[in-house]
Amino acid sequence: MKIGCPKEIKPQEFRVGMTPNAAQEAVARGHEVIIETNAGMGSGFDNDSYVAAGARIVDTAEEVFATADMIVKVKEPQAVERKMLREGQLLFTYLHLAPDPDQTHDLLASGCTAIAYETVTDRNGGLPLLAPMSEVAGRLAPQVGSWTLQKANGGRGVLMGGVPGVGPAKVIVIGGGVVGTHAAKIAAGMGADVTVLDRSLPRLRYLDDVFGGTFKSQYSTAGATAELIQDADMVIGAVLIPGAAAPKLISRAQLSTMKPGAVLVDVAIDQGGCFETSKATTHADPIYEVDGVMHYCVANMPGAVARTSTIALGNATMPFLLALAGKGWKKACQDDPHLLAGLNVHAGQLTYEAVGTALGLDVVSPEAIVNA
Ligand SMILES: NC(=O)C1=CN([C@@H]2O[C@H](COP(=O)(O)OP(=O)(O)OC[C@H]3O[C@@H](n4cnc5c(N)ncnc54)[C@H](O)[C@@H]3O)[C@@H](O)[C@H]2O)C=CC1
Ligand SMILES: CC(=O)C(=O)O
Ligand SMILES: [Mg+2]
Repeated sequence: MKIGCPKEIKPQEFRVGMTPNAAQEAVARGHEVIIETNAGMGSGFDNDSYVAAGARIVDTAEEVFATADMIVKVKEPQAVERKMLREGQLLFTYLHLAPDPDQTHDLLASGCTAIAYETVTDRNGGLPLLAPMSEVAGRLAPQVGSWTLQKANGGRGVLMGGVPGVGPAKVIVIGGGVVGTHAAKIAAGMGADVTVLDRSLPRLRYLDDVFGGTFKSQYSTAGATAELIQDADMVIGAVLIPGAAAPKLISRAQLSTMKPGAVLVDVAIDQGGCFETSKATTHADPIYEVDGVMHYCVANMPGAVARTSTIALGNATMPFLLALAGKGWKKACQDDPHLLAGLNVHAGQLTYEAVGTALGLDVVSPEAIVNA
């Protein structure tokens, strides 16, 4: 198969879809790998490292899209990239379609087959291609949140760990999955007083067993959230209903109950955000204020630590990428229901239920498509 990897073009996105190691594994299995020039530079991989792996460097994204049977990326295709997708072409990347009708429409119109990293599953009920970036974004959240808390950035001027004689910052993490657990660990490590909310009791039991002495856990209800945010210096939004638009858990009216200069970090922004006042921002201009409360809502947080993120993502995507290239998408999805769970779009049809629900579009079952 011809596997193509363009340079990411989302603002300040320095990750790349394939590492030289992934390219080498694909080439060793007889595939042709085509990399856009300088695609890996932001992650510290120069053209020579791809050439040494057996890949071919081309000058433009147009050449990559025109040549490849499968496009491997990191971020959802931008409008100009969507125009280059064609019928029968396979796209393997993050999509986050539920909050993005324009992208959904363009992917359907292109006739391509699109497998979304964020809805591929594993046998433990996890999301193995979301998890590495959730680990990164979770660990970054208290770091960017504490920067936002600084007075010069609009925050309350509270130090995470406090100092002897002055108490620590109060951090609320809503959602105790991968992002939430990593965020809570780091915030607690910085010395903050941390409470994690989740609505899954098994998850709360796990968190209490493993981290009981490090941070507190509480069952997530509207009432508990309303009470806790009044006293919070920082609230980290880390909920997910896979594939679906994020539920709104803090309303605009509730901002007036919070402390002036408190910080909301909405990691769930890539699924539309879990605070009513969240709107996606970029690394170039990451924060804004609403009713005295600071918001950080960058939808591609891991791009800030591109080298770590590219390698972590590549470790997770590589086996799936090799299966898709080796067997073709249909056989690979027939053989692996967890990969099939990633199928969001095929030949003008939407194949992911939660996206159809969010956007009011008809959905065809992925099983019907692979078994046709
Ligand atoms: N902004 C960015 O750069 C990045 C964003 N993300 C996003 O972060 C979000 C979280 O991802 P993961 O932690 O991997 O998901 P996960 O599935 O591991 O965890 C989500 C947790 O939210 C909980 N939850 C659902 N509804 C809830 C509610 N109403 N109250 C409290 N908890 C609730 C679930 O029980 C689950 O434990 C996703 O939207 C993901 O796409 C992930 C990586 C990077
Ligand atoms: C998960 C995701 O969208 C990201 O890493 O940018
Ligand atoms: Mg994202």
